[in-house]
Amino acid sequence: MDISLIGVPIMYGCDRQGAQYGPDKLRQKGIIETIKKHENNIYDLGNLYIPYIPEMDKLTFHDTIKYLKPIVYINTNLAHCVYSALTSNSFPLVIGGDHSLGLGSISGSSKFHKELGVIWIDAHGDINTHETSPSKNAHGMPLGAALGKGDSSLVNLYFYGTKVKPENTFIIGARDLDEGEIKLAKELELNLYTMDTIKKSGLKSIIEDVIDKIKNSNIDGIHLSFDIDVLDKSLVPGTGTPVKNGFNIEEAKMILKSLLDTKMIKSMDLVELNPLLDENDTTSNLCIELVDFIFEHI
Ligand SMILES: NC(=[NH2+])NCCC[C@H](N)C(=O)O
Ligand SMILES: [Mn+2]
Ligand SMILES: [Mn+2]
Repeated sequence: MDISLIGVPIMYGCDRQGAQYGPDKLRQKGIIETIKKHENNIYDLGNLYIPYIPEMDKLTFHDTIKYLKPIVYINTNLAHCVYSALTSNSFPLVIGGDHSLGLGSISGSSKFHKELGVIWIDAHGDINTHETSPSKNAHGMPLGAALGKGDSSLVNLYFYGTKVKPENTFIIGARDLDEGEIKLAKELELNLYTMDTIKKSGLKSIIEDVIDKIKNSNIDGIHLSFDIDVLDKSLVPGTGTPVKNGFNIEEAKMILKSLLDTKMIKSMDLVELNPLLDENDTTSNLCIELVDFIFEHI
């Protein structure tokens, strides 16, 4: 398989230093060699250009979303990179960087597929709008924007209108949702599998349910967005918004393998590694372990 590696060294969406070092850290840790090992052709497209904005200018007049302008600019570029890779029959692997990049990835893959599915594996929902967000950080908004909710410069990024239908959107592992997110998830009838539901029904039956729904839909391609904070707080010191009661590594691998086995996953993000917060490279090593597993099963 051909893989296009796209680095997005962005931290504007989380407003915290360190996430911008994620892509190069993963390269240092051997992400290229790890992917090659599984007989793939990898094209490292390098890192997207991130304009420098002084901290004091994170809000411009009338803005309520921090660093909105560079976020729109970067995500538009990313959308086109993802779209171009897909048109060349290459699998885009987007490495972050904070999760605001999810909007660019989804926009590019949405333009490519007739009916896109999105699987969002995350401790968070990331479906806030500028109105519901407690932090005004854009990494809490990408999936909401892709669903057509929020600021119009995010909603209409890359092309006008909604990028994914609610019935084709699956959130797995959420356990830290804001009030407005819970409300929106209900209103849109999203396929939301919180940690509570997963604990009650069992992970296996939840995954079966997701795959069933996908098989009975018109989805012709899926973007899988993996936020490493879906893993338990104790496993990922190197991430900005860790949450307890998360998945262990075996559970994460089980989810990934089942989803990859459908052969419907056509692009992926791996986000929210913050090397400055990491302890002895635990988190970056874990990312490499997951990448190794993913490309063994893809
Ligand atoms: N991609 C993430 N880690 N998102 C964390 C979002 C946290 C919180 N819900 C917010 O909107 O600010
Ligand atoms: Mn996230
Ligand atoms: Mn998260």
